[in-house]
Amino acid sequence: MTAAGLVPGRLLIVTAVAAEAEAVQAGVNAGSADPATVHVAPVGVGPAAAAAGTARLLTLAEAAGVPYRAVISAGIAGGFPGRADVGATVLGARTIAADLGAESDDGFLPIEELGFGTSILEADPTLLEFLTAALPHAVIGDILTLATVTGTAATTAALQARHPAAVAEAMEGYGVASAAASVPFAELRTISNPIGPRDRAAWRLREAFSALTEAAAAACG
Ligand SMILES: O=C(O)c1cccc(C(=O)CC[C@H]2O[C@@H](n3cnc4c(=O)[nH]cnc43)[C@H](O)[C@@H]2O)c1
Repeated sequence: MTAAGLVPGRLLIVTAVAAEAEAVQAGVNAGSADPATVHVAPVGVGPAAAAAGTARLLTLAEAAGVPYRAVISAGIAGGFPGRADVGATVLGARTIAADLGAESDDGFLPIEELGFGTSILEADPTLLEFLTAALPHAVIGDILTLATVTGTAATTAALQARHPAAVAEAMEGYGVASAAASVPFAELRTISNPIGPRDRAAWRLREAFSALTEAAAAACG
């Protein structure tokens, strides 16, 4: 059984940038699933581009009479130190919009407390169960979505305190999940850098892209 075979019909895997899409596509091609049942597409960096791009692809497919049956937000991510190391693969039990809310003298208020909906979107249980079985070494936990890459120790500590089950942060998951509200959704990431004080030289892109290819091959094999 493959992720594409789990859900009859086509599987959509969206990434932020072309390099991530190429890494995922290489894994799909190496897996035993029919590559025609999996569509990999880069839709842009950040939650807004991710939501708009995913919604467009879902709508076009539905209008053409070939709707996608599931959507995976995939790509590289920052890992919380001690929770997900560089090179690790992570699966999101929940995708959380960690900066969607308001600041106050009492701290950050998520949109739940403002009465505007939810900042927490759960992965589809069946899709998550399948991916967990296909990727037995993956770290499972919450994945935060932020429009701004965390770059200080103070923000890292605040996010860790507010989200004790968070293992990673990226910039698109919540946007993809919002667009895929009526379709099974999951988030799959590989860790390129530790979350913390900004050190671009410490990003291990090659390692993360290679882990992404391996994860895609396992999910589609
Ligand atoms: O060099 C930079 O400062 C920089 C800023 C924003 C994006 C990038 C990318 O390389 C975009 C790729 C993609 O990577 C995800 N990502 C990776 N690490 C993190 C992180 O620590 N925090 C948040 N997102 C991260 C993200 O989903 C980007 O779309 C480079």
